[in-house]
Amino acid sequence: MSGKIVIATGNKGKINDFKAVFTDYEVVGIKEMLSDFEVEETADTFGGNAILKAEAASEALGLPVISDDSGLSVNALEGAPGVYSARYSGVNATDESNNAKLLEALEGVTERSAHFTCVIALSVPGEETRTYTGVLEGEILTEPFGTYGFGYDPLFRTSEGIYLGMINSGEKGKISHRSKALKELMKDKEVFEKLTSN
Ligand SMILES: O=c1[nH]c(=O)c2ncn([C@@H]3O[C@H](COP(=O)(O)OP(=O)(O)OP(=O)(O)O)[C@@H](O)[C@H]3O)c2[nH]1
Ligand SMILES: [Mg+2]
Repeated sequence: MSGKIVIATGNKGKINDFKAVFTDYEVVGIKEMLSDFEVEETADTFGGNAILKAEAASEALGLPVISDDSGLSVNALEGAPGVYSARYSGVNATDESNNAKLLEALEGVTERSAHFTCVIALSVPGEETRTYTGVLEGEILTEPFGTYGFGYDPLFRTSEGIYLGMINSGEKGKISHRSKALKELMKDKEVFEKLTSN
């Protein structure tokens, strides 16, 4: 292990995805350090919410932190659920209730193209926050396939024909919106070193 990466997320599925990409680092979710960490996601863009989460965490800890704001945009639904992906079926939404609502919204719809977006924000105390974006194109299936992943993964097939519910986090880490954003972050070598120097 060479350094620790702190991620301002409470989503265990995201943490698994990060671990699959950052195999050489110790990946730590913010709740392990601040058990009551909570940020209201009041922005209307992925980038805006990612910045809110990263800055709140790095301020609280006095350390460099990354965050992830992500979601699914369906063309036939004019980009919904988008930034509301986690809360699509209401305040007490679960992955299951969100998937059920999505299938219902697309009942009888044949044009099912969609994409995932992931914006990673990196906040270093005293510096301007930077963001990195990754997108994964595909379509929404008419029924769930597989049990891997989290969120809408079982309902998503990529444009290359890969079912996200049927691949493990290592395989997902080669192709996902999240890993694309992380690759952009790693290209920013100077700031990436600050993140991993804990
Ligand atoms: O099938 C999926 N595969 C993915 O790879 C993926 N990435 C995001 N999502 C969906 O979008 C929401 C993010 O919302 P979100 O960024 O606010 O995160 P969250 O509230 O779950 O955790 P936090 O990071 O805010 O603590 C998530 O809950 C999921 O519904 C995904 N679904
Ligand atoms: Mg959230």
